[in-house]
Amino acid sequence: MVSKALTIAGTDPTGGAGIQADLKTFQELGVFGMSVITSVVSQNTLGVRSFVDMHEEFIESQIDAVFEDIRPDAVKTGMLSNPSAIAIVAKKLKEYNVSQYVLDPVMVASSGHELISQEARQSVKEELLPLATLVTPNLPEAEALTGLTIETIEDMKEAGRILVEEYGVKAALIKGGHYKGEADDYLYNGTEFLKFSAKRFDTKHTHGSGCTYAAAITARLAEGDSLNQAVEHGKSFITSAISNPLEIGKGQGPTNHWGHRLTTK
Ligand SMILES: Nc1ncnc2c1ncn2[C@@H]1O[C@H](COP(=O)(O)OP(=O)(O)O)[C@@H](O)[C@H]1O
Ligand SMILES: Cc1ncc(COP(=O)(O)O)c(N)n1
Repeated sequence: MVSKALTIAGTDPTGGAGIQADLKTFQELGVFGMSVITSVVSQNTLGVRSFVDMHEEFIESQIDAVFEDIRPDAVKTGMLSNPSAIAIVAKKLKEYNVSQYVLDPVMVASSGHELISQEARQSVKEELLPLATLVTPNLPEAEALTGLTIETIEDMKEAGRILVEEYGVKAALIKGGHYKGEADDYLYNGTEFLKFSAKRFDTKHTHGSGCTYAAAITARLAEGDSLNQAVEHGKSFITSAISNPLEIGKGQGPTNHWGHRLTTK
């Protein structure tokens, strides 16, 4: 029986980030992908132009349409721009007893454009963190969620600890893409810190890297991996996607969702 994964997120018409990146990643990892759209975003590799949020009732209707027909084995959320979208997603995750849930707390696109309102940041903390199996903030997102200023590896670990022990998420993966030095990420699972390392590649092709990474972890959780295994697989997928650039787009290009085929050949 094929495993199924659902992404609840915003769109990217150029296919590098958001829903499109998530579905490509699910497909590459052999998992049946499903999607609920929260916001339609006009963006490309040069930046975000504007976006239109789906009404909360329509987000609810899409989630019901999925769950009343095909139950996903794991769920990922990405762009949720406002408190009402967050509230309806939280309500539905509880109603459908979702136990494998990866929360990518998308806040600002790599181009610098805000994808979430200030009020919604508080809702992410209060309503979504307690439901999630894993939260995957980059450094600015970890700072926004915890109030810390993150300058050292110890600060990254402290952010993970706060997210788990004070805000109630089961595990936190603090991503080091925005850190100096190597691209090392730190997972705190409530008992130990695990480091997932990669060499930093000198590339501008990282548009959608956070989405792709979280989607790969979600796909592996849907397949029955433990959390540690899922993150290990996800890290290897995103590293291959960054290290085999496609050289498309006039700005910060997309990661390569076929990259793992080249790396594992
Ligand atoms: N230049 C790079 N070389 C290798 N890995 C990278 C690079 N930039 C980001 N990564 C990795 O890609 C993943 C996404 O990271 P990050 O950039 O922090 O997230 P986001 O896309 O949400 O801002 C992380 O595993 C990070 O370590
Ligand atoms: C719809 C949507 N969701 C998320 C991102 C963030 O992308 P990145 O992973 O590059 O920060 C994006 N640009 N668009």
